[in-house]
Amino acid sequence: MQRGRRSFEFFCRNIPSDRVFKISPRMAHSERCCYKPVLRWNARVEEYFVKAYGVEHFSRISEALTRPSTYSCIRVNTLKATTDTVIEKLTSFLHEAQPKTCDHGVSVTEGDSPPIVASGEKQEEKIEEWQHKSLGLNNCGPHSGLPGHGDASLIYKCPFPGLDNVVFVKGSGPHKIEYSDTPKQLLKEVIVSRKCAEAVLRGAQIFVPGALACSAHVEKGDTVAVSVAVEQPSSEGGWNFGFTRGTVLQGLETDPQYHERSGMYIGQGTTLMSRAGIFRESSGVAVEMRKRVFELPSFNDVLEGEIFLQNLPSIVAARVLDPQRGERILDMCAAPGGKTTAIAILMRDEGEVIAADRSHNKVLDIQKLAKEMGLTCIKAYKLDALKAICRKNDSSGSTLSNCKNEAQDADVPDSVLQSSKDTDHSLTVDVSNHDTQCTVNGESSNHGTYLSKAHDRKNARRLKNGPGRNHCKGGRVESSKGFNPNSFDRVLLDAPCSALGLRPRLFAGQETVESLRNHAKYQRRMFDQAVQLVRPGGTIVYSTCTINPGENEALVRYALDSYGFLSLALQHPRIGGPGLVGKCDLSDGNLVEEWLRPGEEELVQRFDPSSSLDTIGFFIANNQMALTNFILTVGGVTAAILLLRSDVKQSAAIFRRNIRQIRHWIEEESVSASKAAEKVKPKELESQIPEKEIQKDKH
Ligand SMILES: C[S@@+](CC[C@H](N)C(=O)[O-])C[C@H]1O[C@@H](n2cnc3c(N)ncnc32)[C@H](O)[C@@H]1O
Repeated sequence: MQRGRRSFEFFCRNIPSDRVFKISPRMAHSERCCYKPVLRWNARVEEYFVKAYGVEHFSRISEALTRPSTYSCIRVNTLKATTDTVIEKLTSFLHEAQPKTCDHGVSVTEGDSPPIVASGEKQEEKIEEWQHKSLGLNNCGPHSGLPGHGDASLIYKCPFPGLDNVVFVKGSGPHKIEYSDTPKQLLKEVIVSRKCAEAVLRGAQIFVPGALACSAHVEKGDTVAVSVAVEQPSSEGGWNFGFTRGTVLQGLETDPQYHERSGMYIGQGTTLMSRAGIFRESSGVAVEMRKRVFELPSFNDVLEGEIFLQNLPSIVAARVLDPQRGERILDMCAAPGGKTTAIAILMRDEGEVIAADRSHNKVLDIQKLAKEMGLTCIKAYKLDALKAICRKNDSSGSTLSNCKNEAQDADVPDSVLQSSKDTDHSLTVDVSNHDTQCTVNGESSNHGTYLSKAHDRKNARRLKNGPGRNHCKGGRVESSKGFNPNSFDRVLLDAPCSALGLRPRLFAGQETVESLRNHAKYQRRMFDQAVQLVRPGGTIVYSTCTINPGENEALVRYALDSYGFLSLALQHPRIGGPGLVGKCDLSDGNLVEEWLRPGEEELVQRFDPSSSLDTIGFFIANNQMALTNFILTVGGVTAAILLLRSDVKQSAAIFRRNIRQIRHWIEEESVSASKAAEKVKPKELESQIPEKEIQKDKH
């Protein structure tokens, strides 16, 4: 009792007084409503975000993150279907499949058109006004009655210009869920883990490993109230659930977890196993959900190949890349292939989309999705994006033909120098053949790469021991040893990130200031590779699904400051908000970070989960580099896009000068590759480049 009470007080501490859930005896057992989880953050991360967004705004973001979007976004494969036919088919599917259990009362409408906003007008305000009027987004206050009763799920053609292949399916919630008049001592309950609950809120069922605690005497077929256990601060300073798996819930105020469950109910379900089964079995569905606090129609296995469920900002990011038929595009971190397939469809399946991911099984997922969607222009490879540029190992002696040794002045980025040290590779790259790429165990293995000794040893091990655990999914995946610099028309870097924009999220305490900084470092190294891979005049889009400015605006700052030939440019479509201007330093002085400068904020788009667009957090930036358009997309549901422009000739000169200088330090002064890379300051070098070198370049 004592413990439970303390936890409840802790839980209430951060809730505004008007939102504190007062437990009345009736409410406590017959109505599990008021879904009001409070997102917990690491204290320093919270301080950092409060500095970035302000207290009020961050609190709104934090709250929005705990809820799923109130609508689903479906991208139509326009090579197989039209948006109108998909709307028709989905509508009849919903009518046929869910008339009684869910009673979504689907109606089909194209909705009012969104405001066409002339440049200079207050786009955000107009769109917001329209959304409230037309889509009803964010009008998700508590509804009375059971979910699905009287609520209309509307299917809309997305009305934003440039997104006519997108369909919105509106859901509803949070709903109040009633539990009849079951006396509280008879009410049966299941508590699930936080991760399981996040999946349930997105439409999943409860699988055995997700169930943590359960009332006594639960039998198969029982109706149970489902709540979620979220990590709590532990006395040792970490986080834990505060109880062990298999705990018996008593459903009474004397139950230690009883008060913590208020505001944490996510729905009601039917058990498919007894209590004993739930904690004995290792797999299977433990509880089938019947009612959820948020209802979104599920389209699992519906119109396979014709539609793809995707976040709106992700769809926007692929559009901003603006891929054209016949082009050669690289998607550097591609799995599961959502943006890859969007790109291929925009190209009408004409050209080449190289989809790379470092995970073997995820590459299989990309292949599967491409096949399902009938896309033949996608080639998927296993590749570490940090080593995406084809290099040559002088020492191995097993060099393949196409990676020539002649590119003395090639545009090798610092990160390649860094990784060349790590992998003991030389700096030589091939800039001569844009069509080649270097693969290892696939059919292109004779296409110009070198094989290191480490690789030889790995292959020998494979021959002896078989494919290893990475191949557990079966299927064949080609590994790539990287691509030649300047060999892509456009590059998408949808970088791995802290994912702090993804919704619903019920806990964020695992991210520390240090872990956020590490994500940013990782992304910068990938970005360095992307800059090298895109051809002069090409385009790069960088994107993440996080609200962390360190992975968004600070990366843009890094890009602009490190590569003087990059500049920001406008994005189409642009439905997100502006980026963050300014800088941040934490109270202990350990984190000093610069974001955008005035004038740059409107050239990125940031999707804010608390805005009326009701998306995940996402950020997109669109950059152009000396003859290269570089589009940077950051943030899952908050998106920002950068477009950087620069003088091509000058950038080439800067690169050459950098490389010569680095070579000199390494070869003549025996400075390590990483130290040499650190010494390079592109901006300084830029001002030192004699005009005659720039002129020379022009010829
Ligand atoms: C944000 S997800 C990409 C989502 C994808 N673009 C889409 O729209 O479906 C990031 C991906 O990066 C991959 N990844 C992480 N580190 C990587 C690396 N060093 N090289 C290549 N891929 C990496 C992960 O496996 C993950 O699939």
